[in-house]
Amino acid sequence: MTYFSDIYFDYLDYLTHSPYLSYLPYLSYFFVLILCIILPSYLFFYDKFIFAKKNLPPSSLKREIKEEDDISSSGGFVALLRKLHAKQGPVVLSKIPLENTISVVDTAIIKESLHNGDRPRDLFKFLEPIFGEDNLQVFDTERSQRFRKLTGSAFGNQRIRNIAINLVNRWEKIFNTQENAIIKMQQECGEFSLRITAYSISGVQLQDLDFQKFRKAYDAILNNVYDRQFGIASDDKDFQSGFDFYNNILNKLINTKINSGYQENKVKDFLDILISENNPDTGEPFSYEMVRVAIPFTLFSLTQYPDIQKKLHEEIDQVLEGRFPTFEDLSKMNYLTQVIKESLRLHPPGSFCARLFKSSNLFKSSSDEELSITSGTAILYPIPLYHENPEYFDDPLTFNPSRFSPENSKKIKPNAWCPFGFGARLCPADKMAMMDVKLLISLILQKFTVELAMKVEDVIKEERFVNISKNDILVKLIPRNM
Ligand code: HEM
Repeated sequence: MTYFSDIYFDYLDYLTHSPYLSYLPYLSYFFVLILCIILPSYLFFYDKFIFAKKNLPPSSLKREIKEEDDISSSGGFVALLRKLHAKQGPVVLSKIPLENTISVVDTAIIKESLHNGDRPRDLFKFLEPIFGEDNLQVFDTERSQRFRKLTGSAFGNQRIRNIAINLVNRWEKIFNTQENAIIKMQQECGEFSLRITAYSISGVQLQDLDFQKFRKAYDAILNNVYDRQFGIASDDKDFQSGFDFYNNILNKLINTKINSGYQENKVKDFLDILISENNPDTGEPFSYEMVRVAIPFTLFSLTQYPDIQKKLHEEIDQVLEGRFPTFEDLSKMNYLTQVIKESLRLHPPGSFCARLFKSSNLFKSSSDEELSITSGTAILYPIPLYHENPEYFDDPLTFNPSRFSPENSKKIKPNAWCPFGFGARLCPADKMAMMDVKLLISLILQKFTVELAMKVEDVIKEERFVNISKNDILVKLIPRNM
């Protein structure tokens, strides 16, 4: 019988007698050592301990971005992350959009991130053409905290009630006089949220604004720069004219404000603070997009669940007794709060939050594994994937407002519901935004029953800077005979 060792030693003998290759036996010993001992034990221990420690499935570390993982063909960046998380679990190593990025769907990691207020500057580069390099999005933790303290008072409940009442009165006239009238809800709510945002951040009413033109300019610039960052083809022919128009509006707001006289001791609004800080460019004028999206999707959900709409009608009628809502009334509408929270869960306007980790960290995941973060890592937290996760919400794709009833909401894991982000950079206007949405929805439902005026299949979400409905949301407002 021939043994491997015999062949091996014959081979060694041959090598040692070769005048040129006499050094090779030592090398060959070395190879044998690697092949037979070091490599198997390395693979064994690496799989068992090193990967487990990082909580990353081995395939994700080794994965290359393939063509089918392309953002455009997936239907957007979060759509691509959805695909990757489905394959790879709670942690996805992604080279996009930045080299050192991971995407995480795990509330334990959000908990570890609560105090971190740093955002990856490169991820928000697309905003630079509009807001300059030094904008609020990329302020570091310390600076953003200082800024938030200053602006905190500006995000109170402003006098937006009249803007909402005027809008609903206008719709009432339309539906009383025109048969087959239809409202493009996204477009109309865009106007509403632009007006209230401009008013609440600056106290200025934009009476003479050409809204259609503003929208076009807005879409051309923000979506364009966002799409380009994520490699989605975008037409930039309207970019410059849109940009000029947009800046014009912003300057008009600022000038109106300055001309109306800055008063040192009056309660300051957002723009007062920006102006007194001498840096008006750092604002967040696009935040209106969020409200614009939240209201139509809530109405859309109500058109699909008539029982829920009925229950809401009852609550609104009972609280309002026929008068227009005040902010005190709104705070009594608990079922409405549940409906809006559920709508923000299923249709969050924002796509993801992001934090930059400037130093190395070892985090504990929900499954008690360790996730090691090297300094300079950006973590993305894709909001819709938290909301769709069956570990956080039973039967996640069903619209069920009672998840947020006082007793059920105790069962929801902290931060699993995160439409306004979390921690140090939580949306500073979260309470005000909830009130704005409640105000308009309660005014609409006080007067109307809402019906969808398009095919459900045509309500298609599109990930742009915020998640909009591609074909708007067309609704019919049927006056309630009270
Ligand atoms: C339904 C409505 C809204 C939603 C869903 C929403 C959501 C968000 C989200 C997800 C963030 C990022 C949070 C994070 O990184 O953790 C954010 C930040 C912010 N939002 Fe909102 N928002 C809404 C309305 C508004 C409104 C009406 C305003 C102002 C008038 C506003 C002002 C801001 C500002 C200034 C920031 C940046 C805060 C910072 O970077 O420190 N938001 N919002």
